[in-house]
Amino acid sequence: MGNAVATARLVESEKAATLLSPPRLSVESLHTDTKKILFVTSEFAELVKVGGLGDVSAALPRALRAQHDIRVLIPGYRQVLESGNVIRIIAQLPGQAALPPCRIGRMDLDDGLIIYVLLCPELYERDGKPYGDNHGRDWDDNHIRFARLGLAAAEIAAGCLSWQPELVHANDWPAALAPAYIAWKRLRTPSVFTIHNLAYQGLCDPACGPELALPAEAHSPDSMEFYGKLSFLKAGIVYASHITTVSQTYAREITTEAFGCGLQGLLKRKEEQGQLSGITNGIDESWQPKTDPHLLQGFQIHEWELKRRNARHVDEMFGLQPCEGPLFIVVSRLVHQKGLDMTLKIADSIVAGGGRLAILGQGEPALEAELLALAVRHPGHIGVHIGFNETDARRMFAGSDFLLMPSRYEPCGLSQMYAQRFASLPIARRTGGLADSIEDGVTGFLFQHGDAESYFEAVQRALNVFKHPQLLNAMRCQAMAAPQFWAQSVEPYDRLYKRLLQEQAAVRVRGR
Ligand SMILES: Nc1ncnc2c1ncn2[C@@H]1O[C@H](COP(=O)(O)OP(=O)(O)O[C@H]2O[C@H](CO)[C@@H](O)[C@H](O)[C@H]2O)[C@@H](O)[C@H]1O
Repeated sequence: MGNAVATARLVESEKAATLLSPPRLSVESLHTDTKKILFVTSEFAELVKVGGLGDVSAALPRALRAQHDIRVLIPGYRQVLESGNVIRIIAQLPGQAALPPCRIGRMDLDDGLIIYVLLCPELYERDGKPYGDNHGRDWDDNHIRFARLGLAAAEIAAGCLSWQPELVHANDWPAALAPAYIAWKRLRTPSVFTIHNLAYQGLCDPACGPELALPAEAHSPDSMEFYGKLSFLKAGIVYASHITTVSQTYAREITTEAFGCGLQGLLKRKEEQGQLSGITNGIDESWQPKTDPHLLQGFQIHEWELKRRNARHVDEMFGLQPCEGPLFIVVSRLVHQKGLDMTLKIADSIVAGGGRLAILGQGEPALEAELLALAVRHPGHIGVHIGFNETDARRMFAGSDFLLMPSRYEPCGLSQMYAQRFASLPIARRTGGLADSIEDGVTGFLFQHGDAESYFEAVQRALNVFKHPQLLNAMRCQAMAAPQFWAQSVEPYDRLYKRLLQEQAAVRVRGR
């Protein structure tokens, strides 16, 4: 394995570092109520992205920078090190149990956002993806890799850098041990734990406990024990000061057996204690159909002929026969959650109804194979690309009439909002954030039941609307205006951070 550190332009000397990244005006000096927040994540869109967590991690801290001194902590995967940004080493952390010693590098992005990169070559510098190899197999040592991330966050909270956060915001199971290590170190730093997807839990064998330097209490059902395993996700829920998830409907759903993945009892208690809430994701400012540089043809509201040029491009990309019928798309991780099996069931009827279908995604090999076989059965009408490509995804949102998103559950969902913004109407299951972000018959189409009949009934309604251009265009106008940008949706996070910090200050005063 080559050492990517060389290409990362790591800088150890403070003097050189200052020359490379001149000191910036501190936000603190500009804003009196500014808090120091450490945002811990395993993805960051422009550096490394698997799905929606990457989008949120790149956009939410940037939106919050208007109010706070917020910095991001991310593992030093090869993709991060090879991003071409200068990384300046600012701290060394000792090893603990099987968690190796590591270094923390500071990376200043062009817009001034500060990223702390956790440098530990034996854990993170590999060919492959953040959670597994290029063949879809999870890394065997993920428990060590992400416990190391959580422990580093706690060490930063304890003051190992000259910058010490007042609050730690951890995301999903890979960062979920941050609140736990903070608690076990008896630190008072409050923490927020955001669940982007409850189904990914980060389970490991209890025998791994000593490797992760867990205290004995970790093995108790009141801590991270979960049906004979240790659950990183449960640790985040148990030890964080507050839990958020990414839509209000999903926040309610996860307290029920149908959506709670076995954690519904604990989550219900947290809800009753006022420690669980839903904050709907926004989208970032780059989602502008007129100016998006990825598009071959920008367009705005009412410029439907210009939008159609993007459709022609999608036809070409996917080898579809251009026709007057509607263009349906799927842009998705190909996993059980996303209900692709239902799309497979209704695809023949979409083609019979005069539609064509372009699918971009990657994920479970069996689903990939079934989709490729579907395309072979419908040459010129259905095209499938297996892979991940941001530019193609944006061009598909711009060119399509309808996005198919029959998710079994959906914590928030971003693709439906991106589609709306680019005047493509989502057809989605009434669940989670899809229910919150789509108004049925106004900004998209919703169906209630998780079966192909209910789904196809919504597709038929869409086909009917497509036959009435005035109605279609009216819906497009409503949809384009529907999604909230992050700047409009950060306020609940801001309020939550301040409330938790006030509560912690009050406890301190009482404790004196
Ligand atoms: N093959 C491909 N090529 C290019 N782009 C692709 C792609 N496959 C997916 N994408 C993109 O990846 C992102 C997917 O985000 P979603 O929020 O829709 O789902 P995801 O399940 O990954 O996120 C989880 O976290 C987010 C963030 O909180 C929640 O919204 C969501 O409900 C939850 O499941 C979108 O930006 C989409 O366009």
